[in-house]
Amino acid sequence: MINKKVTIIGAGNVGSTLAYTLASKAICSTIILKDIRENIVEAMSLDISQSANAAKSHTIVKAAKTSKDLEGSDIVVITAGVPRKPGMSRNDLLLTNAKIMESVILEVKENSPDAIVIVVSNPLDAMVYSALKSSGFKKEKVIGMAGVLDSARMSHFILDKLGYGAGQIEALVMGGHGDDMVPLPNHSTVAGICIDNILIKKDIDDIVTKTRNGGLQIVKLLETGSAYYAPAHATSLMVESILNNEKKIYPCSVLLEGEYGYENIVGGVPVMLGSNGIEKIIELDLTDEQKVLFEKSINSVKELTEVLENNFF
Ligand SMILES: NC(=O)C1=CN([C@@H]2O[C@H](COP(=O)(O)OP(=O)(O)OC[C@H]3O[C@@H](n4cnc5c(N)ncnc54)[C@H](O)[C@@H]3O)[C@@H](O)[C@H]2O)C=CC1
Ligand SMILES: O=C([O-])CC(=O)C(=O)O
Repeated sequence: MINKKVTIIGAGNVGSTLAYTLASKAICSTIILKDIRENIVEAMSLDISQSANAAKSHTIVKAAKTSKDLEGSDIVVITAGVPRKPGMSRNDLLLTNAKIMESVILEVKENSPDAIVIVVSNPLDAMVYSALKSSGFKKEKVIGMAGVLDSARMSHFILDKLGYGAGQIEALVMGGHGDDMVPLPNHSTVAGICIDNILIKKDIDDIVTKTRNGGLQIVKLLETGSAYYAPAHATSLMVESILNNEKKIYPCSVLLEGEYGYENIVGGVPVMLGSNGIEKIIELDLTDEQKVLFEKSINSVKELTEVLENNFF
């Protein structure tokens, strides 16, 4: 157990599941949950604290009463915002969630300016951009969660196709967290064996399509909102790597300043996460085809950030 404080703003499905995951695993000493829905956040905090006590975890879980409760956070995770419903794309959330992001990130800046910020709200890459521009925080300290989730989904679909390899699959997805994200089969392995060696092209193409539609599949089935168990678990891994200075490599959404040939745009790439936040951006040698797909995905993010520039900054 380390003496660290994590604040989660947005105690809805993803935020409360994240708090539960962090508290159950005793990843930090204190969790503060903040939400505009006062009764809900109080209920979630009580329930999760009681579950932590059942698990004999030392993590203390509390609801924030005021913005001052954010003070001294090592990490602030922002899950505040509206989720999509069937018939919507993540991009449809842009202006609604950008307004929420602006108010939340200014609250973070005022009360916990040294925190590392993990953004979860959608559309993810545009929300990372919004958090960066509104706060003026250093790019190393504002990190978007999507690649870990998308890669976990790709692992799931590889397992589904193969029927073996559970727990031994590593997959990698780059690009923006949208319909044109870029799954990388040639960087995806089962027990170290590249999937190109054990699956035929048609099956790999199917895995790529299913990975891209993984979020949508759940939205359609749920009808009321979007996925939260895998998103919360993926976020907890990022929190853990930062708090424990594990320096693990995860695909995360970060501001690119020259990497992969892009400037002033946010996209998902493999990074090293440690106590300073983003400690290294890893530049992979993409194939020509992957470069084209990555460019398309980055251009989709650019369309959204241009709308933000025209409306907010
Ligand atoms: N990056 C990713 O891979 C993923 C992103 N998401 C996104 O995360 C966001 C949250 O999703 P859910 O938890 O399922 O939604 P939810 O509706 O269950 O929870 C959102 C919470 O934010 C709160 N909120 C709204 N404005 C606020 C403010 N100004 N301050 C504090 N709290 C505020 C709401 O009261 C609500 O409790 C959505 O935008 C969703 O699209 C969800 C899953 C994966
Ligand atoms: O699909 C959504 O709207 C939520 C999300 O980003 C995901 O689950 O990948």
